[in-house]
Amino acid sequence: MKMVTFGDLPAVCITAPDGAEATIALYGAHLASWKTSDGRERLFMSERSPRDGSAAIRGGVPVIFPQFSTRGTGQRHGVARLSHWRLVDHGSDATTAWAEFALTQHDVPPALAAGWPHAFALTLRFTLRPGAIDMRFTVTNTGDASFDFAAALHTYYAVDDFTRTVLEGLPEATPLHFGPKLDNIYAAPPELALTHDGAKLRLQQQGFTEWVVWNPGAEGAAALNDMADDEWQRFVCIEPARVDKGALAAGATWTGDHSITVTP
Ligand SMILES: O=P(O)(O)OC[C@H]1O[C@H](O)[C@H](O)[C@@H](O)[C@@H]1O
Repeated sequence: MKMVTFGDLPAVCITAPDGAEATIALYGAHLASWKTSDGRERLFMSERSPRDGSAAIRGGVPVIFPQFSTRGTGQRHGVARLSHWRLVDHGSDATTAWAEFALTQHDVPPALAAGWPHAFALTLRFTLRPGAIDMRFTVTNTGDASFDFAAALHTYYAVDDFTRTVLEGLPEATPLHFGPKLDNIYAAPPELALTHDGAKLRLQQQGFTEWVVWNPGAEGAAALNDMADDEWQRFVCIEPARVDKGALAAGATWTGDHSITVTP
């Protein structure tokens, strides 16, 4: 593990024995880069993304909690991606390397915490395995009353040309070819296959309830000041999500797993 920077933000870089590398900014516990052992970057990062903690990072894997998008009266996509997490564990063994991050309500900027006044503990653990990355997201209710939350790992995949990108495994739309603007929510089959630019990835999830598939299209991207006008063609977002808020009892823990595996 080495400490690096992502723009102005402190970040953690872990390297697996096979040479694969992941860079995670403490701001948002945000996976900013995942390079497999062949040196190929697998995640998209906008060239205009904020990198100073003034706003959410655009690209990589934003962590969504406790609200999805505008589905509620709270902060859009929640407070986790706007808070500075703590590194609580890291290490490596013969084949893997990992880093784990934590966030509680005390780490959330007071103005944001006021909008969702509950006691919680989040962890997010990234594990690099040969040809794969695992993300384990846990939410624990550390208060004495139940609360409702939504969650997602809003993964931006880098593609050379999204019109040549195909997603297989969705119940209602198989295979899904990317074209104009897309913002769909699918009941989650546990596994999807993403094919682009000669690469095939297996996307798996457990504990979440949906896959959200998003690309803003040309007009949507033009309205985003943290994305260059042509960048919308170079990514697809495929997000394991718990879109609607569900209850978590006092003392209980929820776990959501997300794995991305390069397949031959
Ligand atoms: O611009 P953001 O707050 O990062 O949200 C980006 C996108 O996230 C999700 O994919 C939602 O389904 C979209 O409706 C939203 O536009």
